[in-house]
Amino acid sequence: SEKLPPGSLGLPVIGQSLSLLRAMRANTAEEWLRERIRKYGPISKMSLFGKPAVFIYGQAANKFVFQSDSSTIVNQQVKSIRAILGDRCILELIGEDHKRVRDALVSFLKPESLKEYVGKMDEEVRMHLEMHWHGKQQVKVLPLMKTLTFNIICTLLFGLERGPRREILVDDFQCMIEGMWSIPLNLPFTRYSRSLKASARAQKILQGLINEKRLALQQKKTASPRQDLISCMLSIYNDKNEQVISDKEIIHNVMLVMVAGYDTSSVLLTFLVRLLANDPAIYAAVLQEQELIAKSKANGEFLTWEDLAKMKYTWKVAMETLRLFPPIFGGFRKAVKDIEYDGYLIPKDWNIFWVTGMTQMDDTIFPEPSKFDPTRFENPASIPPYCFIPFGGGPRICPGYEFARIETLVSIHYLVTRFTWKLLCSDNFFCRDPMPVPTKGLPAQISPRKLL
Ligand code: HEM
Repeated sequence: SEKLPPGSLGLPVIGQSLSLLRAMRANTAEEWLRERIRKYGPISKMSLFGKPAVFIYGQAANKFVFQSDSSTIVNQQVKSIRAILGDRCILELIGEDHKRVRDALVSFLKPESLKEYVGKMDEEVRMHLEMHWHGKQQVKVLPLMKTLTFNIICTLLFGLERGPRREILVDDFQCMIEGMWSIPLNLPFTRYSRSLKASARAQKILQGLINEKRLALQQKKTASPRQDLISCMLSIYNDKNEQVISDKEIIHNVMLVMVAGYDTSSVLLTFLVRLLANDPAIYAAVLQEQELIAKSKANGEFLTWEDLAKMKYTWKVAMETLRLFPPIFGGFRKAVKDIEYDGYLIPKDWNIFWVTGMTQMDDTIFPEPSKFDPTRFENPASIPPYCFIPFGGGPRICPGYEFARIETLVSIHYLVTRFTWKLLCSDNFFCRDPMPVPTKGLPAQISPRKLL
């Protein structure tokens, strides 16, 4: 115990969870962690969400988290996430199981496959703007971006038609997300218990959807097994003609993909809208790039993969937004054996806690870290490895990167070329819950605009 990192485990079950969650809601969580670093040094122990954890940070720590193999540490989420998303979701899987499920997800999410879906994404974005932006004078950006990314995922990944099932699912997913970072006390009226109930309802709907898709595939009523992620996973068979991804795995991973893909991208889009309203020079440069592309298109013509390749400046702006406001605050791994790290012992079964913003806001890595400067991404090789980590790193790096890139670029294209906006909030505050949420969901006054 002498070699355990400094720090205290706090009260049983609760530990430092409430204190961290409070800091996240006040948007002072990075400061909360820096205070710990000042007090205990770069490695310290605490107890979060019912389990002892060791907090580590810095480039070497990130490399250790993202590159260690499963004989040292494994990806294991805190109890609340595991209970809500299910034990067969990719975040819980290791070794061959992780590879099998990841390969199935990547077979759909890889750029070569997604290229075909740019037009479909374009259609969804335009439909969204037609329904929720055109004819309006005021909008609340965050809830609308959530509606947009939810619908994109439902259409493209799940092949789930608009209607009552989507409506039920959107509420259930939101409720699930709210309980993911919570103290796992399954008592009536706790966030955790509400999330568990929402997860059970969502799983039932998803099983129904899988059954429908399996039938459609058997009756050859599906245009292509690659038409959506669920049909794609149902169509993977091994040499013995057995389904490679079980129904339970499909359900748990569909829930994970929804949670991983819907809130993250909507946060990125919301912060981009906020930035473009606050920074006229960056707005002008993004608009110039997007107008040039818009003018090259015939009326109603969809954007293409080649158009997205021309949106280089816009994507740098998005990367800088992810550096300053990473949607994912951090995550957990579990030590599978006693580990000696930096002179300290991380005991077997303890969690390891990593945080995205710590290196992204380190002034030795990103000079003047609070300054918004997309030119930092002009030469990606100049950014040291494992320091810019909004999508994680190593074998578990986010497989939805390309999907997020396409939906962000397509959405920003139509937003800047078709609207102008002015923010209606009096401050630039946001809380973390656990995703960043700007004050009042970022209300904005909008006006239609024509191509110049
Ligand atoms: C701006 C958008 C996004 C951000 C910032 C983001 C961030 C991340 C991060 C940080 C991780 C790694 C977590 C860890 O190592 O513990 C991750 C994993 C993952 N993300 Fe994303 N993500 C985004 C969009 C998406 C989208 C759109 C999808 C799906 C369509 C997706 C699917 C996944 C999956 C399946 C994993 C787990 C990978 C594995 O464990 O092998 N993400 N994401």
